[in-house]
Amino acid sequence: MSDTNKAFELARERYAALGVDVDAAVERLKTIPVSLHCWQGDDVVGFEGTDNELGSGLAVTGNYPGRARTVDELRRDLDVAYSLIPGNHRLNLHALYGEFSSPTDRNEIGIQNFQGWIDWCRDRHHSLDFNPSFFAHPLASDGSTLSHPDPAIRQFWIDHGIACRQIASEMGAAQGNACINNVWVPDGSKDSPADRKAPRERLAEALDEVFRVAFPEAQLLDSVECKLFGIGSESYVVGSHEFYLGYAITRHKLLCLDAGHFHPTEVISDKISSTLLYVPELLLHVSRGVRWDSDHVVTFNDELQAIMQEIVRGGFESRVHIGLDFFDASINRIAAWVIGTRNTLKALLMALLEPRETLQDLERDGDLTGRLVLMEELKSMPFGSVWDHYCESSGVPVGAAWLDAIREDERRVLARRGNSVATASSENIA
Ligand SMILES: C[C@H](O)[C@H](O)[C@@H](O)C(=O)CO
Ligand SMILES: [Mn+2]
Repeated sequence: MSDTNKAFELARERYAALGVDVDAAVERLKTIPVSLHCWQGDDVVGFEGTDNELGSGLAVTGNYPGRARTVDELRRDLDVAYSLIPGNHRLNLHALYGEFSSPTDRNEIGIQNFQGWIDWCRDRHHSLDFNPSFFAHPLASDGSTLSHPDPAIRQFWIDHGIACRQIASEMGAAQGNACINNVWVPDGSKDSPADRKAPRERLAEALDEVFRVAFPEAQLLDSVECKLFGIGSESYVVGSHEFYLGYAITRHKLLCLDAGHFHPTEVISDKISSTLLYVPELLLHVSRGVRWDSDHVVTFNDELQAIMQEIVRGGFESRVHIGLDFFDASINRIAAWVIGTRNTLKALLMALLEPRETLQDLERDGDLTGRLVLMEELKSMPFGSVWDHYCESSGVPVGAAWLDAIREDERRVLARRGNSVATASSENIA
């Protein structure tokens, strides 16, 4: 018996003594996909072949060699990442990652630009999620899109939103499960606006236009994402939390909670059980703000654990969709995906290994001492042995051994791509 197996058997006994069925927890973990965000692989550049600056408050910092410059490079890098992550996971595409043989503006995109992704995902058993891209475009350069005072600019972005829903619904039909299409717009202002009301009225109206056509929920789920502030929208964001909470409730949309989009002391883990009283489902953008919405790689920190505990303790696994949202160009980009995804799954496993009923019984009985003792003891239970066993039995490296594969890949492939900066380069211009 391997050391991993021996440790697992001991862990299984320890958990069984607490009434936890380790095998059932692992089986549940296998059914929960994480949606990997394509934009970590190339610093949110995409394949439109323009020189448009990212802008809109989004910033990727770092100059690590090996940025994916073509769709083939990005797919290859994703393959490497998925091969180091246990389980079968989704892919979250932004609209600017389509394949364009000729200049195609955002309001003109169609399923033909994403058929290559659909085929690639079908071959690998990944399902797709999608996002309209309301940034990195001349018509977004003044910080306004769907709430723009100019009706022509607003219409351009409405048409982009409509095109994206059509694409997402076709993705959902092709893959046999709903594609989540998440709307985030950067609209806001650097300084205090004189009118906070009109842009919000325009945004609500424009969103209603975008969502006018109904698609089967089995194919498409619409979600909306708020933000507290961004670079250049420090004083006012049109799509605030209150705006989208109200919008999602009244229009029966999914609410997207991004861990970096709230006050630094505010946590999304505490929002899950409240918002799910009123919205049908949630999309999470699991991220890590450091002082601000800095989109750092997700680490195994208290908030990540709390998010996963809330999903499991509430029995919300089928109503909460887990996506990632970070971009770091200061480290190996494939490693960034693997670190963030493995941590997310590890935290989910830890939550699934809790004796949930015992904890909730203690609380209901008023035994708060017992609750605290058990919660603290759980922190040093051997969940790492269960995780290692899950990795081994899934055919992915155990522990930090996956870094060997990353180093070898970097030596063989990424280093040969040369130094890349976190901006568009001439090599990715079609
Ligand atoms: C690429 C963006 O980060 C993403 O679309 C959005 O979800 C966001 O979080 C903007 O801050
Ligand atoms: Mn986000």
